[in-house]
Amino acid sequence: MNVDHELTGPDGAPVVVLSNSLGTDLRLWDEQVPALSERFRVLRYDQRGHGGTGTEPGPYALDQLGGDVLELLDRLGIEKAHFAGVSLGGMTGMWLAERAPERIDRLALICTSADLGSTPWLERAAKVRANGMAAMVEPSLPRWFTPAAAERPDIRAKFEDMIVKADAEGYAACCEAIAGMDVLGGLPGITAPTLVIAGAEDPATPPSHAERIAEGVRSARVEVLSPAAHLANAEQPDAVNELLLEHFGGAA
Ligand SMILES: O=C(O)CC1=CCC(=O)O1
Repeated sequence: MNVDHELTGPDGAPVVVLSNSLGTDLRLWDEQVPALSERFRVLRYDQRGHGGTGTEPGPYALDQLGGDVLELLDRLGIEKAHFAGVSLGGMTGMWLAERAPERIDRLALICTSADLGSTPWLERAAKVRANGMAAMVEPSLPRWFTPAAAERPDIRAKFEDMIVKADAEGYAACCEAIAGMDVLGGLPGITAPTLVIAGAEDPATPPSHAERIAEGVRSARVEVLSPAAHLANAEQPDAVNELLLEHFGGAA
């Protein structure tokens, strides 16, 4: 898979990988890159089927989403990196920290879950294959942002554009990866120091899902931000940047 990506920040600095959620792309991290790239080499990329990364017919599994990251790290000659992921990106991060612990230094899991069930995701996959991405705009924005943020024209325009630019088959196949994910049992095996961030108003992965991850991962700590829904890093960029810099060791 030819994974679309962007590298920012000083050559030779520790690397932070940023992984996007379902229906978004690497622009999800626009508010993090300036702050993180002062101290880190920031590698943000598009999950398969999203942004500029191509699509293979689904279903996908986390093995493929995690495998894409390992292949990208190999291609770029990066042995080990910090990793932050939002939602599907966080699921990818848990898979990597469980299956390739030697490649992941510190882990940040934002608005994610280790178990979201399967039926709703298989239904969503069928719906998007039938109706296309434009039909995903109106249901997605109220999950992603609290009402005040969802009304901001800049937020609306940018995230609507990400949704419609995602590939319907790629999005559906990623829904199937969520339906089939199997990371819950492996959480006790994660040794990377782990920060779990939740949005207090997140209807998709509420704070109880962050607590469940923290019960499994020995070294985890949870921070709950408010007001913030599912895309807490876009709604509360300053708070998330401060937490990430502190966690990855780049705080001033
Ligand atoms: O339903 C949504 O759009 C929220 C979500 C679940 C997994 C993910 O990456 O985003």
